Amino acid sequence: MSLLKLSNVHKSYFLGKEESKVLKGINLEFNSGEFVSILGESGGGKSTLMNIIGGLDREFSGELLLNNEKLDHKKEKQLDNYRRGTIGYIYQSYNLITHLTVLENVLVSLDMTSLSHSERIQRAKELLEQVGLSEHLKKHPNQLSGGQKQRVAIARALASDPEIILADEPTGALDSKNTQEVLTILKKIAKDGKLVIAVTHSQEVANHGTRIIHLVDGKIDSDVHLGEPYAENNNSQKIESRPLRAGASYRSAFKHLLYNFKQNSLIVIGTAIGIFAVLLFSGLGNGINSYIQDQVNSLANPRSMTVMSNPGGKKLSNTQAQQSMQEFNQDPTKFFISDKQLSKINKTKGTTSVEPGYQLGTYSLSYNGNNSNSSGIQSYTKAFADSILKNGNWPKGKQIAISKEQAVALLGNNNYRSLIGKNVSVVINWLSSENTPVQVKADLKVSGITGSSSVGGQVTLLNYSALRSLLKDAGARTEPNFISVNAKSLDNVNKVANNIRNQKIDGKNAFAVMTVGDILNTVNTYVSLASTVLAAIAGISLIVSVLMIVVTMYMSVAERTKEIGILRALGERKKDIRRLFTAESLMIGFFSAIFALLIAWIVSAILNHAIYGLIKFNIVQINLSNVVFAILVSLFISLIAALLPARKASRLNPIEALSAE
Ligand SMILES: Nc1ncnc2c1ncn2[C@@H]1O[C@H](COP(=O)(O)OP(=O)(O)OP(=O)(O)O)[C@@H](O)[C@H]1O
Repeated sequence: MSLLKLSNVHKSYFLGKEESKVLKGINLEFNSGEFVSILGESGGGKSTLMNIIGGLDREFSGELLLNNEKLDHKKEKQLDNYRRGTIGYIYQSYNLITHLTVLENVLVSLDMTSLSHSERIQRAKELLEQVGLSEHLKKHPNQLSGGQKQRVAIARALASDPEIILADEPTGALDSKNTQEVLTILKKIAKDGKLVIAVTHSQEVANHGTRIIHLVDGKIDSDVHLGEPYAENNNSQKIESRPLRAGASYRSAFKHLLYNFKQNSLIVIGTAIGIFAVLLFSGLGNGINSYIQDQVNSLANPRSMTVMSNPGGKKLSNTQAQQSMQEFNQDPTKFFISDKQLSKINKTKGTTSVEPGYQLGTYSLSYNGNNSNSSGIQSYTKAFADSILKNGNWPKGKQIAISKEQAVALLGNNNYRSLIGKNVSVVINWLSSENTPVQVKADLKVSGITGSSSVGGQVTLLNYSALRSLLKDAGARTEPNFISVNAKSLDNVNKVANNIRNQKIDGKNAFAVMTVGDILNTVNTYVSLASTVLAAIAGISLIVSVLMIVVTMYMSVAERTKEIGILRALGERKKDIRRLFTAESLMIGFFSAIFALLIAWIVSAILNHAIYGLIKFNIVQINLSNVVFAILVSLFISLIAALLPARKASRLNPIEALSAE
């Protein structure tokens, strides 16, 4: 039984509709241990025949039988296996991969065997030693002579221990000394029991073999056996082939990335700029949001909520409740809280305190002949954060806490603190029981001075019951006009607020509720919107990044066309080629993300340092989810960018790819 049999092989090339028949019915049988030379005139179809035998060409008619089993050239997987495990190719132009070292070139083939990592390295070294190249393992092909390159190619062809070695003019580019050496090696390969088929123009080369086949006009003209085939070597254990390991694709992609370091660094920087901008704007959004939260929480207890009367009777959203505050300023008479309303709120579950409060009209303070007018005097409730009180205490009994601005107006910038403990005269404009204007006058002791906040403005506060009795004495209305409710915990603020919003008196929603969170939400929604818009604008630059990677990958495919042909000839599948380019693109994406994170980290540190002095807050806050998002986005865009180029690479015809310059 022959190792390889060709039966009635026909092959034509078509230029348009014009058929040119190159192989016209080839019938040949080959056995292990043969060293066959194929001679023939130029253009006679020798390379075409080799490509068919090598499993690279699938467009022919006729049959190829390996150990009597038909190779179905329609089945891609079967041909991939055949090239990987059965065929070793040696070319006239060596076809080494330029960006890999001598050792790595041999390992490419070994990566498709079941040997372990250390066994693969050991075998590559042994093979290179056998061809006399142990000194040159770390060199790149362009650092070798022609003879040395051909010996690397021979070592690579032998690496996966194939049964058939195809050599297309293996000595065509070599001087006579190197020719002799290569022929000796090929002969030795045949002596080891392998089938060596060499295409040559040289009768001298042909004379070294055991058999000479003449191809003339697409047919076998003569087939001469010079001697017996060498004995089959049954001792050696066959190395098993397997599909390329994914890790090998990633390693190879990484090596190529490093090989083109300068060009790829620029692409990485370009891509990173877009991702950096997205990161920075998201971080700025986070920072501004938490700055506002911090400011609001320093002014008001986040567990507190303000409950107001709801004259409209419809359930109000947070924004509508805030709008009704404006109505309150125009006509406070609609907003008095009845005893019925107060007792309903008192019964609400999940609260720690329910305090009625006053929010009154304009007022004036005077001390020692100095006056200060303002608006919005209030009763103190637990909603006020202690941080608002800058000096002294909250008001108790007939006391008042006034804002720093007013204290300064009354006593000057240097002395204003000494107002604490002194009596000031207060005149508050409010409504009488008939809703006509009335003035409430009192002398009150200053208990403390409140600070102002960028969010909260100025506050002047009185104790609720003291204010109530002042109003009563002056014949003014004494009903409270808001209720301050504290929830038991931050978690149930919204639950309590909703509960109150839903409470009805006479079938109507009786209350409007504003929580600190609601106010924050409104502000944060705008900040988030703004930062998302900015990040999205920055995201547009990612489109440029995608295009940049696409162009790079197309260039990489064009540059590596020959390599793709070599890899396919070595037995890599379309899928492996696709993975090679996708891996390279993913690495560009990954390094871009890392680089973007690095610059974002540096820039945010600089910005935070510069702005901290002003606002005592880190205004750029890049969090873990931003980091994860940035990495995922870069991987995603690099994956998208790789799709078309990788597809193109995997679909290249291996024969055409091999003939690329
Ligand atoms: N892709 C192709 N499309 C059209 N014609 C082709 C193609 N490849 C080869 N041919 C033609 O087929 C014929 C055989 O080519 P092939 O390369 O097999 O010859 P060869 O015997 O190897 O020649 P040489 O010894 O010069 O390398 C030539 O006439 C060539 O022009």
